[in-house]
Amino acid sequence: MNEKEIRNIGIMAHIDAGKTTTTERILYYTGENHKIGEVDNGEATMDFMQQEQDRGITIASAATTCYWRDHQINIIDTPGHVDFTAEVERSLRVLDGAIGVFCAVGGVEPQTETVWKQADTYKVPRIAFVNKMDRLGANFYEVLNEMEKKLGATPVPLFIPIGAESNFTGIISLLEMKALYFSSEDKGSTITKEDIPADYQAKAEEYREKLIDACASYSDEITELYFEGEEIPTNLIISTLRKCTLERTLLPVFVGSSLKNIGVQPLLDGVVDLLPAPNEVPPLKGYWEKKDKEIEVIHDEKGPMLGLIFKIVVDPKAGPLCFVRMYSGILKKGVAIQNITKNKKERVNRIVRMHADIMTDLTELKAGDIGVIIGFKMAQTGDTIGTEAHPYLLEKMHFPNPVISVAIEPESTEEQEKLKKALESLSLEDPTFTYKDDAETGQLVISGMGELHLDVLVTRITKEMKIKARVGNPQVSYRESITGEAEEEFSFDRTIANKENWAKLTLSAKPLPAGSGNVLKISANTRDIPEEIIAAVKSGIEGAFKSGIKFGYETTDIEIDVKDIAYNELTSTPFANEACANMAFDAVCQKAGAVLMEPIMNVKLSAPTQYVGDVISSITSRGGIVNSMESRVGSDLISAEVPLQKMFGYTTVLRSSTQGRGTFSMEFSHYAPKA
Ligand SMILES: Nc1nc2c(ncn2[C@@H]2O[C@H](COP(=O)(O)OP(=O)(O)OP(=O)(O)O)[C@@H](O)[C@H]2O)c(=O)[nH]1
Repeated sequence: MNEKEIRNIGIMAHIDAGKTTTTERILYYTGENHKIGEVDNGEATMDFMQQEQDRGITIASAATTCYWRDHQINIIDTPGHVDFTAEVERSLRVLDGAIGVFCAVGGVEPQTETVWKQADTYKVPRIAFVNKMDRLGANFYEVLNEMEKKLGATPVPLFIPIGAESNFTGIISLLEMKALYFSSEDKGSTITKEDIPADYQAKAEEYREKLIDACASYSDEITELYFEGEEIPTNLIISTLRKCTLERTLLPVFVGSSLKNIGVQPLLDGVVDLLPAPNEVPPLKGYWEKKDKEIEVIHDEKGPMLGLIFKIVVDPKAGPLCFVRMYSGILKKGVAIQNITKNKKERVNRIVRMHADIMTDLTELKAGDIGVIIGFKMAQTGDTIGTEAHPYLLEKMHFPNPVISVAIEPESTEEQEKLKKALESLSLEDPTFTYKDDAETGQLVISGMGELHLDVLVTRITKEMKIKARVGNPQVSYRESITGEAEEEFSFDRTIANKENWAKLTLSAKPLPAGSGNVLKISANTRDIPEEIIAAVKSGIEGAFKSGIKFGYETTDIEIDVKDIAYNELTSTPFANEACANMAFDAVCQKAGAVLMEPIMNVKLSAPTQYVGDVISSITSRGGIVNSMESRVGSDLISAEVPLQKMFGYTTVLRSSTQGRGTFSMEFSHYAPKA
């Protein structure tokens, strides 16, 4: 397949907007599926992980391939929940374009805004699909309004709906000026084109005018034809729209109802006509670690082989399935490649293309394409693969802030072994959680980015992998810090096996602004001090950053300056200096006023105006601060900062105080002294 004929696309949507249903219809019409899987009875092909079927939400970013008008479309499924931000960001990086699915009733929800802004950051060209036109309260034009106001986009409909709610019967193509109806007999496969109904003629003309107008601003040719009163050729409108989509100046909008099988095929035409091929997107930024410099990875089949593992799913039979996006060169089956992130060689046993959980074997994968590698043993999500000669990293290690933890206690030693194995394979799939083995209690503590994130992990461990374990209540991951500045001289002296081990250090400590992390400085004169002594001091303090001051939580936002290291040739030892640094750290931090810090979340809430008062009081009663409020049509958007501890179980609270109409999303903001 020529690279011009490949589209790597993602489908972005707020939870429940209909991403899975739309993807299913796409797979159906492209001839890959024999029957349409329905989300509601848990048959959807894309949601192949058991748990996703139980929950009805899409967590895994699986990729699947289908074909439309001689184009290969690789669909990367992007999660819609902010708890999985790292995953959302990674999928945004590997796709070249996206379909934003919007609910015609809910419009632009706060989470859509978050994901949309991330897509802006990655400069992802997009088209939009306004789904669920058949639902009660559907309003296409209101969604257009919100796209403009909330997303700062310039929406240009290519289609408008005929009717709405239960009277939604078809769509009008503004390119062809025809009404399109989708047969209910064959799941919408047969499309009939008819004249525009008389009562829609004026509206269709108005919106065609808007479409031409929008394109004319970016095409002199269209402007000229327009002023000369000439007919504007459809292919000229499409090529102009394509240019504007790639530059992200216009947002082409499609409309329909996936559930009622209306409007999905025109959306597929939109993917082919308007979204970019892999060679049409700007080069990806890479990083050459050895030389500490950024490089650009140019799309080129003849270039050095380079790809990014953007998703791993551990299959019980086949082992880890590594979903890879190739950026340069050709990856061949049977060869050994370099895992650049891990600096290890690995073998490519098989390359396959996935259609959800059905595989077809390939002999190679070229720049621009997406496939699955089987055979890698130590690869993790986010790893770059390539050659030793060109060790470019496509993703620097991402250090998430796991703000919430849960203890899992296996019921037996046998279960403990199983649990450890399970956590290992889960961390291949999702490197954004951490786990710690607590030798004293026999518990394993896993930490993640939110309640839902942990919930998903725990369900996979206990239900899918069937490991018998007791699961504790989720706990907030605290940190320790200091409130003031202090300086302390500390000495250490111990005789072990007749040898004196002595050290004397002066440390100062000061608090740093929220979000700075820990900083270690050495301003002491170290000219005459051996390297190993300095290294021991550093390791003592770095260890102390991890083990905390009073309560054993990791520290944050502390600057330690080693102001003096006393040295005696006979008695100074690395052991003494490491121990001294560790104790001096505790002493100076205690003196500087140690505090327990808790994670504060950025919370975005949306609720209909009549409930806003209740929502605000539910936030302030949780110790939250409301930062801003914005009135939107029908609902208000509230931005607040709230301690995570107080947000446990908030979903239920919000639901009951807004009669199910309020939604919220949250992300880690910073650590602050615990109230
Ligand atoms: N009335 C109506 N319902 C729809 C339409 N499309 C999807 N739905 C329903 O909306 C619900 C959510 O649809 P999904 O396709 O699972 O939505 P999603 O965006 O994939 O949701 P997550 O996987 O949770 O992110 C299901 O009950 C669907 O049957 C539509 O066009 N009209």
